[in-house]
Amino acid sequence: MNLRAEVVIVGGGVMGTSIAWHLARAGVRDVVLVERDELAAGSTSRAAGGVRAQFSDELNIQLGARSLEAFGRFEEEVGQDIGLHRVGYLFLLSTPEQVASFEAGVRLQNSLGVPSRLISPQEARRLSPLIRTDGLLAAAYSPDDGHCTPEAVVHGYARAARAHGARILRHTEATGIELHGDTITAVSTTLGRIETGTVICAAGAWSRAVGAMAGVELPVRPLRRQIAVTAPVPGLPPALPMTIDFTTSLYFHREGPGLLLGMSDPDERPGFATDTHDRWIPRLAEAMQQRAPALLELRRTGGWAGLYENTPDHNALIGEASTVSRFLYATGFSGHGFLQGPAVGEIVRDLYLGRVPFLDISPLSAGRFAADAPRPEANLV
Ligand SMILES: NCCCC(=O)O
Repeated sequence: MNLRAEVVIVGGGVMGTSIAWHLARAGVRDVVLVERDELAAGSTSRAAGGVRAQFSDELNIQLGARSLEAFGRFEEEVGQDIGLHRVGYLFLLSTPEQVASFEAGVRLQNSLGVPSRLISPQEARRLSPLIRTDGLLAAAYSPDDGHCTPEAVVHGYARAARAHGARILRHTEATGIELHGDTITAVSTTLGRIETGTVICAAGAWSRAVGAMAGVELPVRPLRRQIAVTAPVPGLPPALPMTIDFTTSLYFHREGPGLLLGMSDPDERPGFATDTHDRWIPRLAEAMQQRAPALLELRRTGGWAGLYENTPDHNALIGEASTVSRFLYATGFSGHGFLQGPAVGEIVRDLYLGRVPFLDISPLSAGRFAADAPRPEANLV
């Protein structure tokens, strides 16, 4: 099959479908999205679903806040219920350094309109009664944050993008990018060749290989992260915030009548493995014992593993390649991508159309590492 498209988006997760919807809704004709599996089958459906604007970097604060607004009007604008719970995010802080860092973050967030604040350990426990306060110095809380259902966001965007004329090709893998000099001429796929002058890489953990097809270096490394879900927890507050122990990285939020919980595992090594294992359980149990011993009593009923798409500074890569004309990318979100999906779709639409985006995103260009200008983010989970 031979196709023609104005733009080919590679990747059918939150970034790809958000970009497709934003472009198609803006009137871009012949938007084609290729996804080698099912929509959201990569990392998006395995995300914890947290949505927040509590970051240390002002770009991340603004990407998060803009996305929170979009999640808030998603049902009305995109036509899909995404199970949004605006229950807040609570970061539990145990050292003077953490408190100082989050104090600075709260000041910056407040200056950008985010209603976060530092609260006492006692107030934190009133919001999140499963925690213990021993050793806690303070917590950072923003009531506007929360969580929602990642695959609902993807399917909402995809359906709405199709309604605006975008074509979404599932089970279609991009296998090559044809260039004439520095100009893109086509994308080869398992379904055939698609003539196009523009490629947008939204391939998440698999972006390095997609970039390499065009000779563009996208420094993304996959890293497995695991999530567990529990049996129903009697008496769980309906508005339980997403609760994160910043020292251990243990986090949990309501998932129906039970909890969804996760934690980083320092023993994980980069790679594409997404099978689950129990090697993280002793560390998880230790973190629970330290910060929320009630969690130890809960029965785990399931879980899954997904991939973070890590960059050297654990921050996103968003921009247009300097060496290949019309190769755009939105990838490397390092664990905070789902929550930035709406804002990034809007920005990539504007980059594509040559408009000035609502935010100058140039500090997140993939060229920042060669220019020795990394952009580290402190509030990582
Ligand atoms: N990355 C898992 C938790 C979501 C978040 O970063 O807010």
